[in-house]
Amino acid sequence: MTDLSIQPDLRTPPMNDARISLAMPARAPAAEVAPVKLAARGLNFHYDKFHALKDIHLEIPEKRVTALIGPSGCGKSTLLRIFNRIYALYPKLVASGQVLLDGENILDAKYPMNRLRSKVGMVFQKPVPFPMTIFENVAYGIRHHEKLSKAEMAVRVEGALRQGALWDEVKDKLGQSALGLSGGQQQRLCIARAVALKPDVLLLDEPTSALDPISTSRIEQLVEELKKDYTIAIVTHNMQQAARVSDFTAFMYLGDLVEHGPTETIFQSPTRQQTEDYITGRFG
Ligand SMILES: Nc1ncnc2c1ncn2[C@@H]1O[C@H](COP(=O)(O)OP(=O)(O)OP(=O)(O)O)[C@@H](O)[C@H]1O
Repeated sequence: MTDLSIQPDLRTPPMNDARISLAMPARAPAAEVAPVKLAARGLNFHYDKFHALKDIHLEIPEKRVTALIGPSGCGKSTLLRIFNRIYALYPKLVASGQVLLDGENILDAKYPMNRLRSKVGMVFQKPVPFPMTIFENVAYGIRHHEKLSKAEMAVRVEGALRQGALWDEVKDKLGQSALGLSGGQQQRLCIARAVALKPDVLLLDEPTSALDPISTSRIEQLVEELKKDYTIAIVTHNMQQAARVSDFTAFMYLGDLVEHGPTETIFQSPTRQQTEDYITGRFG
């Protein structure tokens, strides 16, 4: 049986003890596993000559949260970025194998980038609001994909800000610059901006690593809410966060996907020694 107390994440200072016990929320039984939304099959990725992802097979279930964990440099962000083909902007970066979204291979050059952008939204580690009003931050992306009347746009922006758990804080200052919001509010704005396009999949790359504990907790609650509507993959260095927010966890090491399964299993009875060593803080 794995020791459930783990080393705290170094970026989240412990409040009083050097070891923090890992509270596992109740989970749906594994039998209730949802259909696969996104799947990597035999995925390899090279940064020029560097082999960053090695024969990855991973299934991401629909309307569940999958956490990608592993030590720095193991390929978590690379994998996330392949899920929306950001790498395609750089000529020397090559992906092979398949990434199936609803059964279609998004790595296929024929898969339309516009469709991918509207189906897969991404939120980065550092909130990056556009230097424009709060309203325009959300409306901007929608205009690229749809023609809405002024009234329809107002409804859509409000809906997205509500989903981002930000509406109540900004409804009276929609015309003000987004740059005046706090870091936590900016990150929720970025989430609202992503959900405004009504994607199927949300990719969150360490969305709370730049935030204080209260903002972090709000984003975690938000993730719990959002999974009713979206399939979510989240990269995190924070083991407690992975345990709190995810239904499934994938542990990566040096470009390999070492182990993947229900979060409870990965944290309580991992099958691989490397996984156990990582989640108990013995390395990483
Ligand atoms: N643009 C790039 N060019 C060359 N190598 C890169 C590039 N981006 C990442 N790498 C390398 O690919 C490997 C995986 O990087 P990646 O950022 O995916 O890891 P990570 O697990 O997300 O790390 P971290 O937790 O530190 O963010 C690392 O060895 C990294 O140095």
